[in-house]
Amino acid sequence: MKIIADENMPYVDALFGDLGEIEYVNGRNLSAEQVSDADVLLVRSVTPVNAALLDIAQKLKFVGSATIGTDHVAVDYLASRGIPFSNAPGCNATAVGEYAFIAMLELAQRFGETLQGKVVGIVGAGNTGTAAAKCLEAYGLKVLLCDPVKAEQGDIREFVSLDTLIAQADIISLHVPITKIGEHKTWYLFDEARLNQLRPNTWLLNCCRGEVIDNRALIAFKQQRDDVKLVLDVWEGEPNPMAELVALAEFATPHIAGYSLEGKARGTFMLYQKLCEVLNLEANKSLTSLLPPFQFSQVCRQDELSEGQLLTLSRLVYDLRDDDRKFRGCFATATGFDQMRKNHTYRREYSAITLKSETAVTPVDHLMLRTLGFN
Ligand SMILES: NC(=O)C1=CN([C@@H]2O[C@H](COP(=O)(O)OP(=O)(O)OC[C@H]3O[C@@H](n4cnc5c(N)ncnc54)[C@H](O)[C@@H]3O)[C@@H](O)[C@H]2O)C=CC1
Ligand SMILES: O=C(O)C(=O)[C@H](O)COP(=O)(O)O
Repeated sequence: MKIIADENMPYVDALFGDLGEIEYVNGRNLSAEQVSDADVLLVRSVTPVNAALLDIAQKLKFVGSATIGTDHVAVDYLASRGIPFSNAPGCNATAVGEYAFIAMLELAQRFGETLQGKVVGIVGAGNTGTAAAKCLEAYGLKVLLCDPVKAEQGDIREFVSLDTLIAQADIISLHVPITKIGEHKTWYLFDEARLNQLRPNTWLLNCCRGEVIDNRALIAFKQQRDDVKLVLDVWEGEPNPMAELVALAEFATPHIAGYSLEGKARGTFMLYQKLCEVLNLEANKSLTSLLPPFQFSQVCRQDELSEGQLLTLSRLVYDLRDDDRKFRGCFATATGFDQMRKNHTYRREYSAITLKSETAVTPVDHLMLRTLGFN
């Protein structure tokens, strides 16, 4: 069996090695010729999977995308050919939620503020939005959720309209899929008019898809509104973000909000499980055995935890400043954006750290850290 896999997908050898011969490819430039004799195709978000890529791949038995988003995949086309497809819903939700929370802690420290007392609006209350809300609520912040789709589906959580969210939130974090049609389409959800609604001093974070914000409008807006602070992980026109916008963001990264080792491993593992199901094989590998030990696997403190100390702890699993610095140094070169993504292999999730219970922090902090995801 021939398995074609994106070279940026970790743990493919460990999980798929027994199932067939693996060939690694650059997902962004994948050609129809390269997949013509594939039995299995494993992609990430940068590969458009459509008729042009797959019409001549007549042996294909399975396509998997180790991502949450499916906007790069023509799922109707795959269904019309009877090719089983799976993405990996929720695989990197914790990573995105923690990225957003840690970015907010970083902003607070940079501007000499505290997150305590701030109201955070989450747009899109699915896997990643809920993961972000979990961190924020664990830290005691008030969270407003806007998700008209979930509201219509009968989700029992309390939702507000986008106008209310913008009017009340100090911080807004975007967690929607990119959709171009329908009543709730998200393409340019934040256009010039919507941006002009932002309250003074709003912090706006985008770690879903670049085109949810009109990037040109955002540049023009931000040039007039320095009070608004931006954290941008995703960009219109990836892998070539607009340089003016990078310069205007407080923290800028190359679409890696979901790039924890745990999130990446989960994504590949979910595809492994799905392929085994399709091939009617027993999935006998385990996810936990894939992850390397973490250098700071235990922490103990006895005092009350300040916000600055929480940020210091958070930086053990993810120091956003490093990625921001690297990104600014490389994004403008032809391959800088993708190279940084390819080499991004070091970030962990809070769960990689175990709290030493016998010397625990105060009970309140212990509960907060546990709810944040610490072990
Ligand atoms: N930066 C990164 O590395 C990553 C980015 N993503 C992106 O984030 C997106 C969201 O991921 P998940 O939360 O896991 O997806 P999800 O499907 O679990 O949740 C998305 C939510 O957005 C809601 N929604 C749709 N249209 C909306 C609108 N107009 N207003 C408000 N809510 C709306 C949906 O009802 C759904 O609940 C993915 O589709 C993907 O594009 C996902 C993972 C990593
Ligand atoms: O899961 C998604 O959706 C994402 O946006 C991915 O985390 C992006 O990573 P790649 O698939 O492009 O490596």
